Amino acid sequence: MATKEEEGGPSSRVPHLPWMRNPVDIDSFSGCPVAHLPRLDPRLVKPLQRMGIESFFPVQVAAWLETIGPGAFERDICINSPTGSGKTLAYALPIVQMLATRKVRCLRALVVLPTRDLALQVKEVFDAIAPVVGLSVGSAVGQSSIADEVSNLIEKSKQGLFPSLDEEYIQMEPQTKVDILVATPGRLMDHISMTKGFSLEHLQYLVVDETDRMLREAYQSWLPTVIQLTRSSDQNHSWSDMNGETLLHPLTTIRRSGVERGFKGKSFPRLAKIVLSATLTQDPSKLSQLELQHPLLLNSGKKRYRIPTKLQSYKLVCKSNLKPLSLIVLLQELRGEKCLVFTSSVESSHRLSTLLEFFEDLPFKFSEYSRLQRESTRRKTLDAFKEGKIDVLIGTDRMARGIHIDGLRYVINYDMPPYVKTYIHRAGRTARAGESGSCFTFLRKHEVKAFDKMLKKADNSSCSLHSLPEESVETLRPVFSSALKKLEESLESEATKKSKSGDKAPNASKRKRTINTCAASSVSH
Ligand SMILES: Nc1ncnc2c1ncn2[C@@H]1O[C@H](COP(=O)(O)OP(=O)(O)OP(=O)(O)O)[C@@H](O)[C@H]1O
Repeated sequence: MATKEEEGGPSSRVPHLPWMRNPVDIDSFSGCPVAHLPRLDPRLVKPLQRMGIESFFPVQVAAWLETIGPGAFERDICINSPTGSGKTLAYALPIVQMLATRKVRCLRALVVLPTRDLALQVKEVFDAIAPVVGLSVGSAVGQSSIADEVSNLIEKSKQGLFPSLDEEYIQMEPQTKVDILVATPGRLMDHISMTKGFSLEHLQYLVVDETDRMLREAYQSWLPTVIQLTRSSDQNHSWSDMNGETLLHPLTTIRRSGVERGFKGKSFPRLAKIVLSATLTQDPSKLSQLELQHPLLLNSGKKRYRIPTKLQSYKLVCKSNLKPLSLIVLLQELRGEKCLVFTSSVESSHRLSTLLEFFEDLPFKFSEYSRLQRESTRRKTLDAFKEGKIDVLIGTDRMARGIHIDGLRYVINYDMPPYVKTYIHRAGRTARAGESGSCFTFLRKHEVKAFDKMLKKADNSSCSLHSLPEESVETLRPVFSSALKKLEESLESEATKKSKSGDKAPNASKRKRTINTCAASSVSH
């Protein structure tokens, strides 16, 4: 069941946490030309230019001032800034600049994201700027086998090469090949518990991107584990999860105290944290998991959520039985421009894309994008979409978080998003980096009131009505009846094939049931 927090409901209007009530207003900053950013390492200018960055966005300037600038990263930083406002570079640039003077290579910065696609996208940003200052970036996302990942992250043991080296020296050797690691929680936990030489003991920076999503799911307790491993040993004490099970048992890395780590006489560098989202949680119990030190909130807009300035929102009211036809007419209007279509479930995406296949000569190329597909298929589909070989991608909220697709101008909510947060992330795939874009939402008549009320929770959320020419919808009707029949047959045959091949995948029986019962009718819901 949705919490008030997810709904962005009334209880969350005034933040409970005092430090959230007086944020730094990101909107009070202006953009800053790259050449004018104070203290920017000159080596970083060229790679930034190669990335097409001439001027920094407000969120990047605000974060810079709190890290490299006068703020000197004395406080942990929480960023709540709209989709596409440039949050990735807002943390990547200060981290790279701060690590640029490091003498010895060891894992000092860890960025954790909920999905592989997002992690790889963020790694690309680090890859573009880190090597010029001699930093190496790695990923732990499960894209390759664990053995390949280990060999990219960890130096082979020196012991084999130099058998005479004593044990203590070998243990002192920095073993990692990377300074910055971009990871998904599952693979991170694999390396923490199994990879010899993988250590968080020198970690100085922890970034939790898409924080609200990362805190909503436990992901194998990755966060308490990382927090525990990055405490000094004097802070360490016996630690267990809610069931009293010890979580430290298989872990090999224990952070040593400042003295042991060579910071004798000085306090050793604290683990500085940056957490961020376009819909940052205000829930104290969730945020407390991060153990933030004297946190500072950088916030955009007056309300809790903000929709990008150049995003136009439209609603289309239509009867549910005409929804597929109205979608086709809308896509025809968009004339083959890149477009993401969001449905409420993988089943719904599958039915819709299967149905569209039975309409001949559609003037756009479309494809399904679903977690039920193989990872390799999904990657290929996304690449084809990015390259413009596919015009329309039909999928679920899996596509909604963080993914950036150049030139994407249109988003369609085929099914109404359940929460304002969902709307923000879906719609936020367009109108990014100051570009314009449009988001269309199909609604049934009885949904309009709730939708309007939901959008009011965000700044800049005016939404106009968009109508489609009735004749265009009517001309498609004859094809629709036969397409529905073919859809039913196709889904039946899929279900039979799956049951014959003994589909043991999780949810297989539920999927089959849904396909059987919903074949024709629910395409239009
Ligand atoms: N200063 C800049 N000038 C021009 N383009 C930029 C700048 N900073 C970032 N961008 C581009 O803006 C796009 C969006 O950036 P980014 O993915 O970091 O947004 P975001 O705020 O993290 O969005 P989301 O909340 O959806 O994850 C990217 O393509 C990025 O290359």
